[in-house]
Amino acid sequence: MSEIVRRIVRRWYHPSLLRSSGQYTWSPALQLHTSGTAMSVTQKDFENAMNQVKLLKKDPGNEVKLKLYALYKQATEGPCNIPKPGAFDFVNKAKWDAWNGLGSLPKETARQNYVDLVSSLSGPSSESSSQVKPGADSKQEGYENLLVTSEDRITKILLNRPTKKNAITTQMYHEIMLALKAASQDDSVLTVLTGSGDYYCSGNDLTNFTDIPPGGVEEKAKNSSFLLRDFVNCFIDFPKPLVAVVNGPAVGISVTILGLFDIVYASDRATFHTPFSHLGQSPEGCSSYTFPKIMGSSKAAEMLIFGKKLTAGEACAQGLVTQVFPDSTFQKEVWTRLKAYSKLPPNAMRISKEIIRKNEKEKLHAVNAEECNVLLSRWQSDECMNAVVNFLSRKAKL
Ligand SMILES: CCCC/C=C/CC(=O)SCCNC(=O)CCNC(=O)[C@H](O)C(C)(C)COP(=O)(O)OP(=O)(O)OC[C@H]1O[C@@H](n2cnc3c(N)ncnc32)[C@H](O)[C@@H]1OP(=O)(O)O
Repeated sequence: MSEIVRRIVRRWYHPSLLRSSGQYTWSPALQLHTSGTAMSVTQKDFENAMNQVKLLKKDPGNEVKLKLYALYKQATEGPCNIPKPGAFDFVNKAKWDAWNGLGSLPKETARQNYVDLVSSLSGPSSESSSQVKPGADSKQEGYENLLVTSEDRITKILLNRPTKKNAITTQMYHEIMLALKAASQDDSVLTVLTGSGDYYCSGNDLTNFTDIPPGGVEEKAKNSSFLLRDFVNCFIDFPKPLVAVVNGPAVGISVTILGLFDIVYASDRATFHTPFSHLGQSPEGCSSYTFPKIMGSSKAAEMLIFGKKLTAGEACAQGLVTQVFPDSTFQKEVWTRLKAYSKLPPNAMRISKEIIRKNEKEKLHAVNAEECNVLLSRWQSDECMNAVVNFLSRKAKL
């Protein structure tokens, strides 16, 4: 089966296709202009951000330029409304993909994300810093698919791969672990995980399964099992209040670890989906223990065995989500609330978290180890391989 995966990957990711996509020039089309139509309170910030883009000293790179382009189009025109360019029109296809990848993301959220992204690029020492409001985000460097910023004593870890619905690559697992470690030691008092674009996260990147090492599928499964165990341990042991700001649909591991967060705020556009049986897999993120505890065993079984997708309202009624907000005011309401919470005495919050979680920690570590062990054999099963091949060959989506 691994040979099939290899063949698919060789065909789809042939280097000539990647190379021929060329460089995206820092062209006027990407130097955003100020004819946007958005009219909300953030219009001024949006315009400031557009000006800041022009003042950037350093070319931010193709990936960031595509994100800026997509967010700008979404903020000013709404969802992608132009025909898909031909496969060999690489630059326009990349721009179309980036814009289309934002799906039905509301204009207001796109505007907010655009402002956040530009603010993170500007940094305090850039020429445009005079336009950055005091206390604006300070970006932490070194992450490829995360934007990690700190402001108002809150560290925000933004999954920043919107064109792939924030699917988590192997590298991102490592980056998230690093970001959590840094957040546990910085001077912030709250840590937030959220997503960029229209999705919160589409779970494990299924192409992770195609990167088969010399030791074959078995070695791959072992490596993944260790990685998963370490990743989930970081959430179990995280010492500060941890908040999920679920801005859109959430799938797989991004749902299961929610049971390890202290607060989960969700947009009413969010959905919660754990299609493990469909994928020939089994629950992780300690959900085999936390979900029955949170929602009762029969509701947990409907999600974890039968893959029932919950709406935000249902997830809230079942205790997985703390509160649901209308998407149009989601960011504003949530961040206002979190900024107020961040002013509470940090030691008291930390100690309260510790006492709430303390008695569960040992159990959670044991559950995590067991889930990873079960997955070790699931990932080598034909059921799982078939599901991955079907997704990669575009035969099946959730
Ligand atoms: C090592 C630790 C392992 C831990 C294990 C965890 C288990 C899980 O997390 S299980 C969950 C795995 N996730 C999925 O099965 C989701 C698969 N994706 C989909 O079914 C669909 O993409 C979607 C329902 C999430 C969205 O559909 P929509 O039509 O809106 O958008 P698309 O055109 O499909 O997606 C855009 C783009 O993004 C790529 N993509 C999305 N999700 C994933 C993913 N999980 N892995 C890899 N790639 C993903 C999708 O292929 C598209 O890419 P292209 O534009 O290049 O075609």
